Amino acid sequence: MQGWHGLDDVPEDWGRSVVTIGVFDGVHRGHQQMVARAVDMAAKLGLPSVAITFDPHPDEVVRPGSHPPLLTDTRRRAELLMSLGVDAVCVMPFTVEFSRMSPDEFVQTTLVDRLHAAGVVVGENFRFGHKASGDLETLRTLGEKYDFVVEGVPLVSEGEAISSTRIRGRLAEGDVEAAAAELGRPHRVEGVVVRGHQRGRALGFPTANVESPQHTAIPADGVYAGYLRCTESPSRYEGELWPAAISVGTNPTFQNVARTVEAYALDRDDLDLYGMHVAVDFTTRLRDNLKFDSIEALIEQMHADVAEARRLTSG
Ligand SMILES: Cc1cc2nc3c(=O)[nH]c(=O)nc-3n(C[C@H](O)[C@H](O)[C@H](O)COP(=O)(O)O)c2cc1C
Ligand SMILES: Nc1ncnc2c1ncn2[C@@H]1O[C@H](COP(=O)(O)OP(=O)(O)O)[C@@H](O)[C@H]1O
Repeated sequence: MQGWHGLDDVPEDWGRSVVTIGVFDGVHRGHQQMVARAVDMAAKLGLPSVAITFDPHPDEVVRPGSHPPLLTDTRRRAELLMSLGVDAVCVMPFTVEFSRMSPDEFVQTTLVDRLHAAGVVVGENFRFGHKASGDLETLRTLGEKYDFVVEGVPLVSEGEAISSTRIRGRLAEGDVEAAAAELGRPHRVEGVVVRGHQRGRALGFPTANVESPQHTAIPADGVYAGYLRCTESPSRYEGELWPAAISVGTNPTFQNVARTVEAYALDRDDLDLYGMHVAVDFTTRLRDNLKFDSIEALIEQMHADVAEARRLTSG
């Protein structure tokens, strides 16, 4: 398995290959199907498969100021793509210059000259080149010119096509169950554990406050059940997975200002996660995040949340 940052990382002696192209944010079930088609075509042709993805998200470059909340960062996207069986992931730096290439230039410089594409697999609605002027038909025509076959994969549809945009909408509504169904796994928020107001322990529920990178897709404010794991490596917690009760919001009972994502690992009070990289998986929404009249009332509700989270994550 190989991870390349830009075309300069492609080995000099790289032969012919099957290439699939997309932003792949979330690596959702539609993406998974497409990558499976590429891996399948590569196996039939006896060639390696490559997934091309872009960083930053093309929208940020094409429409400056628009930052779609990201379902996955580049590292996680590459990791998920690799897990689907591609032999290499190539992360292309998406620049203004890159965005101005004509469809023919893009195909020639990227697919033909460096990756020697024998086959190219894209979604049916794939657009590429300056001002998104190229589509599947353009790609097919260029395939004839440069000698590669093109497969357009129909979008996986449930009512509407599964898309990163639709999943972002689910998360913004707090519907983490629907997001998980479309992603094929629970949505994950990752980041480093930072200090909070040091109240959690006193309430009986120490929570790991997760500081995620800018533009991370965070589910709507609320209380959720899910899982917390430490993804720091090496660490004394490697391989452990903790069922968790998760709070997203501004802790209205305490008039906090900043929005936090915090997770309490059920039945543990002995963890020391400060400074460590962790991942929080959201499986079920329990309720809205509320302003309680007393700390006692909040604690009572947290006990109920924890009981519910335990029920949902056991077995
Ligand atoms: C399961 C759970 C449910 C929570 N629900 C609420 C809530 O409804 N309202 C609220 O103000 N804070 C809620 N919180 C957040 C707590 O207020 C917060 O964890 C506590 O103040 C500790 O903050 P600290 O980590 O900054 O010390 C909840 C936390 C957990 C773990
Ligand atoms: N069960 C647990 N779940 C999450 N964090 C825990 C747990 N037990 C201990 N911790 C540790 O305690 C810290 C949270 O304690 P807390 O009193 O809420 O302080 P803070 O306000 O800094 O988050 C976490 O960052 C973690 O290092």
